[in-house]
Amino acid sequence: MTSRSSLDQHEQSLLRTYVRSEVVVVYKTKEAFGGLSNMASGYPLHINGVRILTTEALYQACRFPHTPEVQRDIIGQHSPMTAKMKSKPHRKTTRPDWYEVRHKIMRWCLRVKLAQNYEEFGRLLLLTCDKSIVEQSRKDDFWGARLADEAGDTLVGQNVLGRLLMELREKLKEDAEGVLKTVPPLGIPDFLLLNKPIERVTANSSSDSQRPQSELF
Ligand SMILES: Nc1nc(O)c(N)c(N[C@@H]2O[C@H](COP(=O)(O)O)[C@@H](O)[C@H]2O)n1
Repeated sequence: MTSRSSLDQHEQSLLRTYVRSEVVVVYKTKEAFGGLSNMASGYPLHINGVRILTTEALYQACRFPHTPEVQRDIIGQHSPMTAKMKSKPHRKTTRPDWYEVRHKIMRWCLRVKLAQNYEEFGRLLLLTCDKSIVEQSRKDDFWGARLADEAGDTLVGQNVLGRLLMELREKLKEDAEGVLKTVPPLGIPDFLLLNKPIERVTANSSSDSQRPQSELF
């Protein structure tokens, strides 16, 4: 059995250290690079014809393929933070393999955000040039990184979200053909939205999705 301290050591070894003044910091959505946050509005998504306002709502909904009523509640929220909060009381019904698949799901969510907001989100990603992108967080050093001390210029965390954004940016730099305007469904079991398998996403998936959500459920 793996001991607690060896698990802690493993987690520690995954931490990265960034100099805040040298990286692109994603912190508040109103700041220059706030559009890179999953909490940013203005990057609508359409999955199976259902409009979803933010990648945060999409990501949180993906926890609950077996409880469509919870998905509906999450994606029905106007505020991304409320969408996240709506997921909290249901965490015990999160898909059982969540910790194995969540980074793949996040990568897919970011691909969808780009495919369906190619000009605007793509422009913002490319504006980061070759810099490290780091989501600053007060609590979460898995998706983001935390200030090592309140006065300091050091961020420490796994920064998985920032690294996925950098990975996507590098793909985008090579995307002369616009391949990233299409996103295949993830090859994981039970990849469902509102009881239906999630289909291929395209840049104009939105064109057939102007019907009210109530007609689509
Ligand atoms: N609570 C909170 N406030 C923010 O302003 C944030 N940017 C985040 N981080 C985002 O939360 C998502 C991960 O959620 P789980 O904790 O895994 O349920 C992810 O989108 C982070 O970027 N959280």
